[in-house]
Parts: sequence; structure tokens; C-alpha cells
Amino acid sequence: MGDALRAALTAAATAVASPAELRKAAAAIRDAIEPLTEEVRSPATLSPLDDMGRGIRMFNPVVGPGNGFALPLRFEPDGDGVLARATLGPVHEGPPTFVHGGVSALLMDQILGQGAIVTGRWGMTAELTLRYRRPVPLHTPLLLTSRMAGAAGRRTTVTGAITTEAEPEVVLVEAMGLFVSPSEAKTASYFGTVRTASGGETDGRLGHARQDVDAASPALAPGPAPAE
Ligand SMILES: CCCCCCCCCCCC(=O)SCCNC(=O)CCNC(=O)[C@H](O)C(C)(C)COP(=O)(O)OP(=O)(O)OC[C@H]1O[C@@H](n2cnc3c(N)ncnc32)[C@H](O)[C@@H]1OP(=O)(O)O
Repeated sequence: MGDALRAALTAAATAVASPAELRKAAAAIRDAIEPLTEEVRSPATLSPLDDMGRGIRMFNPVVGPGNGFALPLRFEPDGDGVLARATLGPVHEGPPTFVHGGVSALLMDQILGQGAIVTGRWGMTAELTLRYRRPVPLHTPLLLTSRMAGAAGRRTTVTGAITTEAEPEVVLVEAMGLFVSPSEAKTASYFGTVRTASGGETDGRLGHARQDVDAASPALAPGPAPAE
């Protein structure tokens, strides 16, 4: 379904079609999704395809395969950090032929967060700083990288960059993120009502689902909780 949605968004952004053809396609899309709107999950219930303990968020707008806006981005180990490869298209366009600056921020927020997670830390984004040095081209293989730069108490600082694959030494965007692991009180108030699809509790933190952690996946098991 995510692949079909991605194809639909790209077609909508690029089609050279008459208004009649567009109306016909729009009606077909509405007909197709109508049965899916009859029964929907509540906002605080995770999808049955989600697994917080293993870091699977099916409809995340950056890494979720089921989300039509997501590429989806996939992470690879990169020394003690992470990298992702991406080629963006018309759905992510800002200035003609270049990536929208907010999309660069969205992608960097996620990969910087992942740069904290691979070190066993976790936090919500408290600060996100980007320097847009050169425009990021569409239809061009890109490299996105991130690496933890420092940690103190509940705070984790991660830095990263966007370059092209062809010229990895030329930084197009540089980014810094501060991730703060929320206090127990904030965690309870933000995520206390969230439930898995089977009704289990989860406090929302990646790797901290209380019922759904797959003990057979030690590589994805929870890291140590940051000290207070
Ligand atoms: C495959 C799947 C992958 C999955 C990969 C997943 C990656 C996810 C990446 C995306 C993440 C998001 O988008 S998260 C969504 C966007 N972010 C948010 O909504 C966060 C909104 N902000 C908040 O709720 C709050 O401000 C918190 C939780 C960040 C902090 O609240 P708190 O818990 O009460 O913490 P608090 O006591 O205030 O601060 C703790 C310490 O951090 C410091 N601190 C707090 N905020 C800041 C700040 N902005 N700038 C500097 N320092 C700060 C404090 O000075 C303090 O330092 P000291 O006194 O200890 O020295």
C-alpha cells in the first residue's frame, strides 16, 4: 500500500493530464480508500504493524514503509554512527529541481535521532540546527550521515550531514541535534495512554515496549536508560 501511495503522489506531481483525467483518477482513489475508513484505530493505539521494542514504526513519515510521503529511509551502520542513502523526487521539491529545506530538516531529525539510538541512548528532539550550505539536488543519489558528538545526563548531542554520493566531501547541509530523554513525569504524561494493537502498555520510547520486545532480537534490544 505504501508503494502504491508513493506512486500516486509522484504521478500527481508529474502528470501531464487533462482536468477530466485528473477528476477520474481522484474518484478512483476515493472509491479505493472508502472501505478503509469504515473502521479505524484510535490515535493512542499503535498499528498492529508497529513494534516499538524493535524500532518498527510502519507509518513514520521518514522510515515508515506504509507512509506514502516516506522514502522510506533505511539506515546502515557507518563506523560508530549511521548512514542512509536516498534519492529524492518531485514530492520533496522546494525550489525547482532542489529539495525542500523542511524535508532536509525532517530527514536529518530522524537520522540524528537514530545516531543517538545506535549508541543505546534515546531522546526527543529539543534542538535541531541546520546550515544549508548548498542546495540539495533532486534525482541525485545522496548520502545522509550522523554520529553522536556528546552525551551528558539526559542530553545527547548528534551531528550529521547531507552530501551527494558522487562528492561526499562537499557538504550540502550540516546538522546538529540535541535529544533530551524526557523525565519520568513527562514520559508518563506524553505516552501513558498509548497502547499496542493488542492492548499492551508502551511508554512510547523506542526499545522500551513492555510486552512486545522480541527477546530473540538482541541487536535491537533496549539500550541502557540515560542517567538522570
Ligand atoms: C527504525 C525506527 C527508527 C526510529 C528513530 C527515531 C528517531 C526519532 C527522531 C525524531 C524525534 C522527534 O521528532 S521528537 C518530537 C519533537 N520534539 C518534541 O516534541 C519535544 C518537546 N519538548 C519537550 O517535551 C521537553 O522540552 C523535553 C522532553 C525535550 C525535555 O523536558 P524534560 O524532561 O522536562 O527535561 P528538562 O528537565 O526540561 O531538561 C533536561 C535537561 O535537558 C536540557 N534541555 C532541555 N531542553 C533543552 C533545549 N531545548 N536546549 C538545551 N538544553 C535543553 C535542560 O537544561 C536539562 O539539562 P540539565 O539541567 O539536566 O543539565
